[in-house]
Amino acid sequence: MDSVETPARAAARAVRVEGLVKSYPPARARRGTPAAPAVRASDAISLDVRRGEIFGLLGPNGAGKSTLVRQLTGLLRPDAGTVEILGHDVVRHPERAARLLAYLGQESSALDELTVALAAETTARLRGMETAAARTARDEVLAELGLEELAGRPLKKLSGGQRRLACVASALVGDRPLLVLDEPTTGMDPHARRAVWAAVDRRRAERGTTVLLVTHNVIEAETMLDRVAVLDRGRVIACDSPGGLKAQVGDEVRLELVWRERAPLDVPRIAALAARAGATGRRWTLRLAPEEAREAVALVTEGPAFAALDDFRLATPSLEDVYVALGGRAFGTDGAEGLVKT
Ligand SMILES: Nc1ncnc2c1ncn2[C@@H]1O[C@H](COP(=O)(O)OP(=O)(O)OP(=O)(O)O)[C@@H](O)[C@H]1O
Repeated sequence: MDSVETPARAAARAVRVEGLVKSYPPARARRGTPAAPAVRASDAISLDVRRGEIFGLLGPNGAGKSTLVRQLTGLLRPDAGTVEILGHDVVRHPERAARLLAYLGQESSALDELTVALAAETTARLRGMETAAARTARDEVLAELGLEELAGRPLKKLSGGQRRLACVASALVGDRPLLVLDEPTTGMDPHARRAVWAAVDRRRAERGTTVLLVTHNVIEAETMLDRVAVLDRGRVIACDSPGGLKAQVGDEVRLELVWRERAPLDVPRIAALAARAGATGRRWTLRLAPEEAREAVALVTEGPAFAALDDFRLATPSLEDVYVALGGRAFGTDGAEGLVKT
């Protein structure tokens, strides 16, 4: 990372994280449960989020994504390191975070007793809006997310996806310059998900809102994110645009084969391919060099292999392939720091 700090660089930045460390203490053994060792959930994390950027945090379960965002929001105190939000030191002044950002965590229990409309209105009021303005903001966001019909229902009586959507509505009112959204679309149907992404994108386009997004959904991430940091075991193992990350996995292509009943393993070259395939039921996924992919396509589109084939698809690498490739490397001993680019 280039360490030369200039006023222009500082002004262009929404979030600065430098050398962030957070460990959870070991848990003592209780009867019937073994002791748990200490966990270093943030292990010297450094990253920048630029103003107006949609920045993603991607990583497997337990990678440290929520721990990181909770430190950014002032809810969790780091053991060491710097967190600046729009120029404010939120390690020293955690109370300032609430004025700078809207945070949608994984739990929503704080709003559960309220109706959808009151949750949005109350949040807008807590963020400093006058009553009339808060009501206008409430109505706008409920219309934007298609929540009008549910406006009078308490959150605790909604389905999981509906409740999540209502929580997104509350996160979006009150015009915070930074949105920190931890898995916002969990449990939502495609229609609701689209509404959320459109609303997020609109705020960025119209108001220059910066968005920090925790997600597992790499397909969604790929279309939404300007840059993404991949976390693993508390460390940033890669940080780049989706395109830049994809370029790092080289020119491999993905070949997906779906067999009618079972793969014709009696064909020796198919049996050889099986050794390189990830298999899920009747579906095989292969990552191959372009020349190998051409040969494999020729092989499966002739003779007995073709007779056994139901469908096939050839695709350039997706962010999901990158994720798998990086994850594989991250479990080795060498880490993947060489991939970090800011
Ligand atoms: N309150 C806690 N006490 C002890 N350990 C914790 C606590 N919260 C999280 N951890 C541990 O810290 C690590 C990081 O957890 P974290 O919740 O930040 O991961 P995550 O990337 O958000 O995971 P997920 O995708 O499952 O939400 C994990 O090993 C987890 O078990």
